[in-house]
Amino acid sequence: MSDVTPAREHPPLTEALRLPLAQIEPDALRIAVLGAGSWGTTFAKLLADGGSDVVLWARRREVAQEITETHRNSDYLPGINLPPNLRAHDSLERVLAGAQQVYLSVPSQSLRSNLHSIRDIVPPDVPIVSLMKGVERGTGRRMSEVIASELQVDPDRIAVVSGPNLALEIAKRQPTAAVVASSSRETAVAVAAASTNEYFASFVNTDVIGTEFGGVLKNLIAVAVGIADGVGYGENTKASIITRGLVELTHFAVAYGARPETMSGLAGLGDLIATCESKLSRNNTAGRLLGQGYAFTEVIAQMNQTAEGLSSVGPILELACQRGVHMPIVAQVARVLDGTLDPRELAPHLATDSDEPQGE
Ligand SMILES: NC(=O)c1ccc[n+]([C@@H]2O[C@H](COP(=O)([O-])OP(=O)(O)OC[C@H]3O[C@@H](n4cnc5c(N)ncnc54)[C@H](O)[C@@H]3O)[C@@H](O)[C@H]2O)c1
Ligand SMILES: O=P(O)(O)OC[C@H](O)CO
Repeated sequence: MSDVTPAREHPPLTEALRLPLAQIEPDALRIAVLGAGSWGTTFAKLLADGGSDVVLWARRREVAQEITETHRNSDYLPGINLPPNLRAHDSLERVLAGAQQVYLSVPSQSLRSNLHSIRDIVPPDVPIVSLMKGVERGTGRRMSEVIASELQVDPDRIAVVSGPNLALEIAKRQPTAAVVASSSRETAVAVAAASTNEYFASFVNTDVIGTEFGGVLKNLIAVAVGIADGVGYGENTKASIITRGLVELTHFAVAYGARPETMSGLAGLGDLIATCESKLSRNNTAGRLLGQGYAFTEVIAQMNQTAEGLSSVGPILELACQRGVHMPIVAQVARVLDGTLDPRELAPHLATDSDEPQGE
């Protein structure tokens, strides 16, 4: 069966959630994915398409039922058929029991409270994988840092996945690559092996800081590009913002210990291109609405999915200030968000306060 079909009527959902014995290989890896939004569901699908036995946690029972019984998640992946070896449940205990790898894909600002709920039921010694691309407001912590502190696990058990990964394209099996980073190469390899299939390739590295910050910072540049697009500026403006944005995110990440080459890889440049160019990107879309003149509160009201960049602007600027990193594009995004800069004024030529020409 194709992965994409037109919307159809769902059969009536039964009250009791069944977990049918799907076509699962006896030696398949048992994986838990927490968060049944567009990325959690897509990642669960690609893991299942790679042969693993995947159980997805959905907050809402009706979403779990729909996934298990009709192999659809119509709220987040309309038209996409999910494989039979992907099931869902709204009980964290049921989802985590026996899991050999655990993947997390909830909005970044909710991660800590979700970790509180699973602290005592996460299986010991299994890899914990962040699929998220945000930093925590208030602490400025990366998601892997929040996981390490809340679950009290060795950082060698933690991995992060990042790259040019627009969910809907991957759900349609369009060929894509990502990078899995962990301080332990063994953990990265184990996660990458599970996260590779015929249409999705996972590379590995040990630069957790660069891989995570790449995913966070490209969102902010995508908001800036969206603003330029919404205003009506063309390709020169957007290419200038993307290129200067890459400089900005590289300076920031390197100041925090990232390797520069990570920022020109899949988790840096790769994701920057995908997010800044695609209308599927929620960050890009949020920026476009701002550029069209909508106020921040109106943009939030229109977004029904997570645009992490909007929450990350503040903490990233605070972190930049602490290390003396100049982030003119991100600073302009912050000013558009708080209404103190007209979107038409956002431009790469505002990248410096100096009247003197600067080195590129
Ligand atoms: N969608 C993509 O293309 C994509 C790709 C790569 C990474 N990511 C990252 O994945 C993470 C999740 O994004 P998404 O695209 O799945 O978002 P989404 O908005 O599509 O889904 C978010 C999910 O989290 C649930 N949720 C909301 N508040 C919650 C809470 N307090 N506790 C638990 N669950 C809650 C929602 O019900 C929903 O199931 C983000 O950090 C995002 O940057 C997304
Ligand atoms: O839709 P966005 O803007 O959250 O971007 C999705 C992915 O991070 C692209 O890699």
